[in-house]
Amino acid sequence: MEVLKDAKLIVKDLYKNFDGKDILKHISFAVKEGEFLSVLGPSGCGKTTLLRILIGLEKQDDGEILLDAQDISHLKPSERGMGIIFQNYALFPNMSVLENVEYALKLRADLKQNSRKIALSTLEAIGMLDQIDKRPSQLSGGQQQRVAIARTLALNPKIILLDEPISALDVSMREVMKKELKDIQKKFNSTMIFITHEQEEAFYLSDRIMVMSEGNIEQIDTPRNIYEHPANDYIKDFVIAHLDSKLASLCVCTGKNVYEK
Ligand SMILES: Nc1ncnc2c1ncn2[C@@H]1O[C@H](COP(=O)(O)OP(=O)(O)OP(=O)(O)O)[C@@H](O)[C@H]1O
Repeated sequence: MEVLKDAKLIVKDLYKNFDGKDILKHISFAVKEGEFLSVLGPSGCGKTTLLRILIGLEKQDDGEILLDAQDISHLKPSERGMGIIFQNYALFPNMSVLENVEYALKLRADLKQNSRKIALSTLEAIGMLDQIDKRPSQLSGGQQQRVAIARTLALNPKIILLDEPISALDVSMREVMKKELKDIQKKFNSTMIFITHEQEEAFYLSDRIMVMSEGNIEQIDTPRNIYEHPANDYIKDFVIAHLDSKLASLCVCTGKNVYEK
């Protein structure tokens, strides 16, 4: 397994079997503090299973998950200190923007006293302060996703998992959200794991990309290294061949990441 200094999350030898089929085949990787890692792969390669195991909604059959050097495998989802952002936002329709962000804060003994203050400052940081009294149905898809992001950030999770969070948006809104997501990640210095099947999204956003196929990791590296040194034919066919070459070189060359600072 690669050695990564300052690892926030270490996944060791993770294995999962469903109905006699190997879904995750002993995969190992690490994520650095403040890193944006994309997990890129086609439908069925095991991305969602990996995410569900990390967050604690599914139990692995073998392997370890260390967060801040502590084995969290036995912890419930609520005890893991992770945040998750889904594609469908999962906002409460009958609550205002402010109430949506404040709700989870009020459930946390350590945060409830300052819940209003934290919710407002997080909404301000993501540019939604002028929308706090609106209901989700009065917002665009992109704005709803920003509220969902604010709700997660407000809880100050150790790591944020994003499950295809911008796939449901229309094309122009996706472009906007891609930029915003990158800005938000930098502003909050969050550690993020982003699940996607979109090659360009992964190249645009990531410090590193972990390319998966059939429960294996094919390559894990910076966009630049993957583009310039694809590890095998799978990477060439599934990743490189699907990138617009101009966009790819733009992302690879201008998108400074934690490995190229
Ligand atoms: N609870 C389950 N029971 C049985 N098989 C499952 C279960 N969850 C996932 N699988 C199987 O595991 C494999 C990987 O699924 P997974 O959802 O992790 O892939 P994915 O890469 O996220 O794909 P997608 O992008 O389509 O969600 C698939 O063959 C799927 O049918």
